[in-house]
Amino acid sequence: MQSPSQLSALNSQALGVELEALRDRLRPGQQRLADWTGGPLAVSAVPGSGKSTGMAIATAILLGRRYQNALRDRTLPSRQIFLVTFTRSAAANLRAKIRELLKELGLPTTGFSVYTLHGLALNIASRHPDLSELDLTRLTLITPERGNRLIKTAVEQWSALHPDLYRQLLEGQQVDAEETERLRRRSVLGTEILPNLANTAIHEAKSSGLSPDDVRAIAQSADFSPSYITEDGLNLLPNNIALQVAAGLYEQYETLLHQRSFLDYDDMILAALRVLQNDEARQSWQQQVYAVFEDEAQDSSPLQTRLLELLAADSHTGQPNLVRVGDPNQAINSTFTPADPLFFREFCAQCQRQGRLAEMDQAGRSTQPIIDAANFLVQWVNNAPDRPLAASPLPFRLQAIRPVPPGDPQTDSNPPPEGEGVEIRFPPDIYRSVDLIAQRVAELFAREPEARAAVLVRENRMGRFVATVLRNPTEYKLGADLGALGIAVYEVGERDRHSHVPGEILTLLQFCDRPHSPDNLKAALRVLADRQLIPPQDLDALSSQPEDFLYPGPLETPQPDPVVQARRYCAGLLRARVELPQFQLIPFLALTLNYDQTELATADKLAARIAQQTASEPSLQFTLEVLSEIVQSERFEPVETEDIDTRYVRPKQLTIITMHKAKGLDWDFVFLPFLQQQTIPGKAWVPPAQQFLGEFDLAEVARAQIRAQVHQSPLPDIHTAWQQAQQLKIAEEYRLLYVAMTRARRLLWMAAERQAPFSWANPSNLQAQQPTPVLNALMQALGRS
Ligand SMILES: Nc1ncnc2c1ncn2[C@@H]1O[C@H](COP(=O)(O)OP(=O)(O)OP(=O)(O)O)[C@@H](O)[C@H]1O
Repeated sequence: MQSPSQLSALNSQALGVELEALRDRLRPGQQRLADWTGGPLAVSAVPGSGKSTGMAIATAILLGRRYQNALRDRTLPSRQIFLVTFTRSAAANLRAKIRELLKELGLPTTGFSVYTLHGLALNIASRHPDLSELDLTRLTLITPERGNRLIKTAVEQWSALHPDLYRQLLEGQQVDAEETERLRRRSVLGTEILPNLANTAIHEAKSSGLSPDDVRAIAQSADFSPSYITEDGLNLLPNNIALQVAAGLYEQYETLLHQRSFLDYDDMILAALRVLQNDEARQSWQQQVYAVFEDEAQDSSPLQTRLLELLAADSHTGQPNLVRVGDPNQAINSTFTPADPLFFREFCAQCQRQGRLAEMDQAGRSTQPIIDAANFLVQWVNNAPDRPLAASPLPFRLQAIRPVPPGDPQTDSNPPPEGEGVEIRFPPDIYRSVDLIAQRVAELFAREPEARAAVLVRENRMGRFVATVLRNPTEYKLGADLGALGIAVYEVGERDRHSHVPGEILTLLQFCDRPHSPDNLKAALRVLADRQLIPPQDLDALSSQPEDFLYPGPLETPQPDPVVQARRYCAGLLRARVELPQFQLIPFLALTLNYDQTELATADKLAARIAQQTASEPSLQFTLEVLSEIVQSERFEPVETEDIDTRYVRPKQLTIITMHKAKGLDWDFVFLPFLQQQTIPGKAWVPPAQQFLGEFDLAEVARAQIRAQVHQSPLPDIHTAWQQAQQLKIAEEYRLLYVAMTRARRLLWMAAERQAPFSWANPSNLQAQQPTPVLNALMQALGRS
């Protein structure tokens, strides 16, 4: 903090008046934050209730009060408020807000630090390299690309080291598979099942503080039935197979990580925890901390929470000075990260018992009909009669959103609705649905050019479809041409896709270099299928015997049409490799991949850079080396700045964005097309190529079993674990819909098309589909039929 002379310039009384005025600007739940004086506090907040705003104002008030005390006591407070949030952009926003408030109060902009969780961990770990064993001059943070390669190597090494377990997996449920089938299974195991298992189980275990030995101990301790063959000749795998394999893969992964001097994100947290286990270091950190405020607390893993609890613990009482703010109903990361909303809910329940739970349930964002629809969703999903596992936790915390009272400081709070506020449509198909959106958007912007609007979709491929149709109004016979009306169509996924260009080109070049490698062939086919250039099909069947696929003999059964299409593409690539000069290869691949204008520009830039770097030795081999280096050195995450967020909410722009990315943002008009039952809640299914193991996904089984251990519940057998995984997915899909619905301020437009694609890899292949069941229920509740 600052010097006593600076302090004396402040007038304590005047400051007190200003702080009171600032407190009056807060809603009741936010005031509980500002009134915090010590100990744990849980704040369970609804969407739009002002979590970040509340946290910023509360921090400024707390700092202000400490200055008042400092003026009175003539002692300078040295401890800081640590604020921890999830993303770098959220941290930047929060820091800016607090600084601005402190300046308004005439206070120095110090006394607090804003971190992301990993930033904080890195800070702690790197200040004590001896304790954390984190030597940043030697270690590098692993990139996703390198991580994938490491997992692949771990899988290969594990398969060679554990022939018995590998054989057991290969045999699956049916021991006597033919040679072709065994080859196909090898391909699926090596490229899908085991890498998925490794990725999921390692992350889940590591962020729960479990080592490979711990995972092995869980596998061995369980009273699990061994593998046996049924009377029908079915081989039933032992219930601990997923954990046994996961423990081995995890061990291999850790060895490789250390050998190559890499560290992953979990290592940073573990390193910081090692520091805080040392009494002296821990006390020294604790003495710097006045309080820890955590935002988005529903997204923290157990290890991250442990770090914050230790840091926030009062060195005398051991009580954590920890304020955790979150919305359990907006937990949308639990199916692909170890974050588990249950932990935060448990924290809320614990705090409630001690009278230390604040509810921020008033929100000014949306118009009343939208609030009603969101509240209806929460009630309906929790009471849905078809929850397969009645004992599993409820998907939502029963917390209703309430509008703010009159006189709330937010300007334009709970605005009047546009039309009825909630519009529900059942268009005949997805093309007609986009047409309806185009017409409604044109009409809305004609009246209100300054408004903000967005289409929120479940996956990027849907967003791409919407953008393509909107940008070609004549071809798709749309009733409105947004471009001609000066309305920008901004597809967010498009920007992210450009970072895929080097990776895709590398994959195709690796195939050109060694086309007979099943892995290279499969990876190239996956790129072609993802870009919808070849029909979706069983890629393992094609890639397990590359020669048969690439050069079918005249006496063999003719290949089916989708296979022929895939083969033609591959043959074209191989011909290009022989016939084209080296420098034309990348532009050719870019055209083959049907890149759009911006992607082509990225590919051209890439080609120019590679040509320059390989000028002395223009061979394919050297090109591959240079390109691999470019791909591997990519940044882990693009640095998201405030600027990016504001690009998503520009006036007179229709933003097309995934529901996940839309979290934290809002628009006046929000369109949610493609609400089919198949997607929301959807059904976790096992791809046919993986069914030789049984009707379950090995990675999800391992995750559910590790979760059970962490929550100290009985370990589920394979089938119960798989059911639990499905339950988790259903709950999360509905929470995602809740996040999407609560982004809307004045109009929430939802549609379930009667004809929609079975797979968005091929949007033109329409079939009859059911709407998500909650939509029908909502129609009834609204008295519309
Ligand atoms: N006390 C307040 N006074 C004035 N405006 C407020 C107040 N609290 C919140 N707001 C306004 O409400 C809106 C929502 O706030 P914020 O983005 O902090 O909500 P949130 O709870 O983080 O939302 P979500 O969880 O849905 O992302 C913002 O525009 C913010 O300025």
